[in-house]
Amino acid sequence: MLRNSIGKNINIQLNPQQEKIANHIDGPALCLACPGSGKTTTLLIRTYNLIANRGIPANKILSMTFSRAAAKDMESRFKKFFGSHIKINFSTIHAFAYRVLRQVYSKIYSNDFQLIELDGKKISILKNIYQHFNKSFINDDKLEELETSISFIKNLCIPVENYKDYHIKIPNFLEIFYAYESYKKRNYFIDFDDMLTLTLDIFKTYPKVLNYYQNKYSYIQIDEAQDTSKVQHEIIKLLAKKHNNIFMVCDDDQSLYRFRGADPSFLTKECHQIWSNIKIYFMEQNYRSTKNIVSISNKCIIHNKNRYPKKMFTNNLSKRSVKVVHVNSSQEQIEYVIKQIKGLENYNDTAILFYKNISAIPFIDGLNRNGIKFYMRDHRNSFFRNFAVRDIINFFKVAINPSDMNSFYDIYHKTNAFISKKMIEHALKNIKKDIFDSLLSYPALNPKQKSRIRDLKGKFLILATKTPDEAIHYIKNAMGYEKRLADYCEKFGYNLTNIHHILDTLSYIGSKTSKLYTFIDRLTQIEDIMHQAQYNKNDNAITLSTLHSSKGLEFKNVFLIDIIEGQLPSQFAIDQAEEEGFFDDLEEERRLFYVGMTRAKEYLDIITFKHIPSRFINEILNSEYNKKLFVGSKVHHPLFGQGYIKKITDSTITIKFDKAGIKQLDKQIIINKNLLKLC
Ligand SMILES: Nc1ncnc2c1ncn2[C@@H]1O[C@H](COP(=O)(O)OP(=O)(O)OP(=O)(O)O)[C@@H](O)[C@H]1O
Repeated sequence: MLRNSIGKNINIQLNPQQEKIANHIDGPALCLACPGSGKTTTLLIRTYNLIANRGIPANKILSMTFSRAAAKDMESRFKKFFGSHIKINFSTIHAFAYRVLRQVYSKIYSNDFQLIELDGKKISILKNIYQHFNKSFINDDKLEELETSISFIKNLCIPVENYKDYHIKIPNFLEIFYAYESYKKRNYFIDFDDMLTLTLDIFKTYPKVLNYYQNKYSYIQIDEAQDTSKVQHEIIKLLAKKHNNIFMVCDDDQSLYRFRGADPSFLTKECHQIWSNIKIYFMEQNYRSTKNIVSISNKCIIHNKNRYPKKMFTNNLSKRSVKVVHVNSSQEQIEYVIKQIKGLENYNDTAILFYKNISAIPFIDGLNRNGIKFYMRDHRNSFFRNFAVRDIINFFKVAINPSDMNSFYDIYHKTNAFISKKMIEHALKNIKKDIFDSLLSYPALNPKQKSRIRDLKGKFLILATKTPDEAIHYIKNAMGYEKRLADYCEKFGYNLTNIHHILDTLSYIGSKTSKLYTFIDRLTQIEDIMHQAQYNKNDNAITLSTLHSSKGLEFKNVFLIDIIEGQLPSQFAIDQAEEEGFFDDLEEERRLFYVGMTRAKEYLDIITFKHIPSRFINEILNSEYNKKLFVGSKVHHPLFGQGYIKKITDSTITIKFDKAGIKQLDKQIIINKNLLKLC
């Protein structure tokens, strides 16, 4: 029995299904599994079984997964279970493709390749190409969208001409795509996606190369197969074709990279056509979580239509119910989490998980102020590079030092003083006591312009006397920043809601500092603390992680934060679903929520805000709750007909009606007169 042969090394008693899977030796196999069902554990035991009990040389087994972190995790778990003496090849599919290219590219193309991702080369090339075709600057958000769209097309092996069918809305996308591809080709550059497309091309065009790799690896194993894209799947198919020994582990409910071209339907819907005689195994028993967590997670995922039906169960006991905590503000959210954490003995077994990196910022501040150590794998955060953060710092710097022309130069057009470029250029050449005197020395000023500059000077003087959060409020309202912001976002394609979120986060940090200069220092400190946090793993530290990066991990205590309508699900996913009838993004974000919930072993706290709870919370709560009105609820009004709730505040309910458009209704009247009926 396999159980006996591995019993000495690993303290796990496989269940009969797991044992069957670990004993699967030859021929194709697909394990459709639920979270916490021991996918990775079973795959590792199978690997050991192949080597130790079936005499397969370790170097003949190629085990691949999607992310570098998952590959590392597999390797370290294998070593922990079976020792370091067996040298086994765990890698990402990208790393495998890179090895192939390193070996054969120069022989085929008579030149060596370079990675365009190095030194920011890819970004600067894409920016230039975008600017060339669109005659406008590309901001960070749009650049990310462009990169993702290119990646999506290449990973799904779609003819680029069909890009519009995939909701890609980058202007002149086709021209940009061709220009970028041609630049790389001319200069022997490749990017991460090319690693895959080139490897696939080489395997298709050069049978000798393919044959070499087919002989090199007679057993191929894929963990997290739900995240493989079409191009990756094509590579795997060719590689495994000769020996037909492909073993894949997949949970389509944990597929989180649709936006990069991952599509588990290649496996769940087409596996029988692709692999003849494929053996399908199910793993539905969850070993990780309490009954309460398993039950509430099931309530979430059944709302996805596009999935392979599975029913996760557990024999674990029930413990504390999953807590859904409704708070009024960020401040309350942080206070709640910190209070719970302070009662814990060991921090290593606790995680705070969130969708977007920005959610981490107030927590970094709060945890640090409370002396709670934390670990962060994603230590890069675009928050600090965002223009709104830089703007607020520049406003503060000018208030602190009215001669700071460099800082003023970046914000002069974002005030309500209507200062022109000519006036600024004049001021730069005619430095007086302060910026405003320099501006006032411009000869062609009319009385109105003079008065506006004097007024601005007065406002900066007032700004200097304010506390940081008051100052941010003052900049937004009295100094005209809020108004300019809307135009700026419109012109440069930034999402205004995201920028408001950034300003709210800055106000929160501001409320914890007393002077403008201490606020600037604190921001720098927070960034430093965040960078340092990558070295705190297992050092009695809480884990702060995005939901994406939490995949594969497990913790005794999990706090899911900012589970708010508009954030998870994002406004983008909501609009796609409600306005365009396109539910893929909403389903992907529901999977993200599900992955977050299923990371918890014993205690799961889901935190939301009273006035904007996520629809996902509505879905998991019991039917009592479902009778209440939530953002996203479908409703019927006697006058306006069918619609759905877009927003709820203390006094109003905003509803988008199918026929009557958007209406803002009085909440008390609606509720007291029982006017809305849930559909
Ligand atoms: N037969 C078993 N008996 C006891 N514990 C088990 C068994 N199988 C797996 N486990 C435990 O269940 C937990 C989840 O296992 P593992 O991480 O392999 O699951 P997974 O399916 O890869 O999870 P996920 O996809 O959610 O990341 C681990 O703590 C593992 O030790």
